Amino acid sequence: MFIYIISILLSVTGLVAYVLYQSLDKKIVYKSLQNKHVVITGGSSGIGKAAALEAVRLGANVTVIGRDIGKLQAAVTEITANCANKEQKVQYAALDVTSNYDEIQKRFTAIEAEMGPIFMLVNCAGSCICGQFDKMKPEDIKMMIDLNYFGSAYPTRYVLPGMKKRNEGLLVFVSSEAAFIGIYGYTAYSAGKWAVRGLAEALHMELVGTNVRQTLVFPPDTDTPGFANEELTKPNETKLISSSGGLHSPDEIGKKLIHDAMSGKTYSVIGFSGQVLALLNGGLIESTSQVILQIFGMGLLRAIVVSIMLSFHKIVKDGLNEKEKKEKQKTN
Ligand SMILES: NC(=O)C1=CN([C@@H]2O[C@H](COP(=O)(O)OP(=O)(O)OC[C@H]3O[C@@H](n4cnc5c(N)ncnc54)[C@H](OP(=O)(O)O)[C@@H]3O)[C@@H](O)[C@H]2O)C=CC1
Ligand SMILES: CCCCCCCCCCCCCCCC(=O)[C@@H](N)CO
Repeated sequence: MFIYIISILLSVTGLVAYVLYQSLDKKIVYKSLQNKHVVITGGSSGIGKAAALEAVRLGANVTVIGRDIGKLQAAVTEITANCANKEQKVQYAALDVTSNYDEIQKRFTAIEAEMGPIFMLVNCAGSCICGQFDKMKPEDIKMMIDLNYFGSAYPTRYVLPGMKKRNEGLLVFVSSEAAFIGIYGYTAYSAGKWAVRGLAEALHMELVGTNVRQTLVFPPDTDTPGFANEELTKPNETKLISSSGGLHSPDEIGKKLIHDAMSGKTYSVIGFSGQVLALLNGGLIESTSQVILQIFGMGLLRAIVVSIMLSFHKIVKDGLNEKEKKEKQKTN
């Protein structure tokens, strides 16, 4: 009897969610990037470059942003070679996205003067400095927010008024699976990616009623130059835990984020672990089927993830034991 009432209640809740979703949160699908201006911060390497390649294959004009001019020039050559037609334009802008707002505004104004109003902004510039929080350099802790948060917040602040006025546009935020789950060694980094997620999810609600949309991307470990670099200083515990999401190709993530954004997805996640983490953590309403899955599946998913998290705790404890053993051997 009790179970019967509960299922009816849940079904009614699901139905209400469905009706609200259909009437309030209109899905916007953009079918083409032909002649559209796509700006990608961090477009000279890794995931950002892969996204830029996919954007030009779909006919977009692309601006890639980064600091190192050599890397930018090489990327522009590679991206240009992938264009779908001869009229497409590809340019770079050397800009540090951690600059103050006046500089961001000035440079983005010039970027738009060159290639037209920005239709899609992919906030992908970012990096990860790993380590136990008590051992991190204070300036690195700050950098994780300056780059990963402000490096996305300021460019977004610049493009939003134009997008709202034209009533079209796509904003993409490259966060991380580390913004779904707190992991040993990702303290300072997670904070930056969590901040990005907070910005994007709140912004999502500010965009209701407009045709501007945002997509939050949650990549697992991805085989990029940035990843190779972070591996050099990554604690062993972090490597073991982080790798449970697998190692993916930048191509896979870059392509998917472009298509997920165009098809109006609020989250862009990879693989089974990404789906599970999104279901458990996701505040945004992705689709009716997702809401129903959340209503009925939360308990089971939570049980699965708690057991996985406890296995992560074991990795940390084993690491501690290992270190103690080494200490003892040294003193003997
Ligand atoms: N690889 C991974 O495992 C994962 C990565 N991510 C996120 O994906 C994004 C891309 O990462 P990935 O492709 O691995 O990184 P890469 O290091 O390969 O590329 C980073 C890009 O960002 C640019 N960049 C870095 N700092 C700045 C800055 N201050 N101003 C302007 N541009 C800058 C770099 O150019 P330059 O150095 O010349 O400035 C480069 O183009 C990051 O936000 C990262 O946190 C998320 C989850 C997993
Ligand atoms: C059934 C499955 C349940 C869920 C399992 C949980 C798996 C957790 C994996 C977390 C991986 C975090 C990757 C962050 C990568 C990143 O951002 C850095 N490489 C920075 O560049």
